[in-house]
Amino acid sequence: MSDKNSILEQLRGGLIASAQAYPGEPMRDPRTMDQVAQACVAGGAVGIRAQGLADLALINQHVEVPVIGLWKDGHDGVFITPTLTHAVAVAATGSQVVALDGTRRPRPDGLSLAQTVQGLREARPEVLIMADCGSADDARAAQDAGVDILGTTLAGYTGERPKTVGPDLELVDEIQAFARLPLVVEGRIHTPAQAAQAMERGAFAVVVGTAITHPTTITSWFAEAVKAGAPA
Ligand SMILES: CC(=O)N[C@H](C=O)[C@@H](O)[C@H](O)[C@H](O)COP(=O)(O)O
Repeated sequence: MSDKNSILEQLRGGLIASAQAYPGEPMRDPRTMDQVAQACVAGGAVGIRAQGLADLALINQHVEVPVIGLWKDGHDGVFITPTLTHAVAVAATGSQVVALDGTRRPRPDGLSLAQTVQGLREARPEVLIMADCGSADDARAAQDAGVDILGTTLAGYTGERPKTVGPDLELVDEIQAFARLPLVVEGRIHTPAQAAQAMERGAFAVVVGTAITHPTTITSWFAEAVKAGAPA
């Protein structure tokens, strides 16, 4: 089995925990994200998804499971590993999978997704490439562009799909109808039941971020529920 196949086999059928803190947040510290990642592995995560070169360098030293690395630059338009330069830098952190924007939108360096994939293959042939897609058309184009893994990461964030409560399972069905590649279901999986549903719909693996690793959001869910339940 090639190294790439063995990475995929490690991820197959499992939970990937995404450990990310956002700019300005108290947990935005590579050591914190590294500890969170290790805690997730202890709980059964078969892979870690994380962002930023410093976080990735540290996490890659300390976890044995495959790491899906990305570099978020900005927050509008194409911001998940937006250019070939970003992708090569992520690969250099030792991450076995590089996640990049897998939409059909213009990229800041003017390269197409296919050119980005080709450039990354030339620079770093050892990494798997995951396309973060926002629609079935994105997924089809990403598959044609030569990526290794499709993800529903950007469903509900690019204007092509509604922002569903919970994962966009309709999109999962649409992509499964033509996908020849592993489909990772990611985005707004907030409960174990939703994670199981995604697997039942044929997901290769699921990524859960917020509901596992973002205490500010989780706390707000509870705070609102408590407030709603309190007698007037
Ligand atoms: C849209 C976007 O920027 N998604 C990011 C991609 O890496 C992360 O902010 C998400 O936390 C991740 O996709 C996991 O999703 P959720 O946190 O909903 O479980």
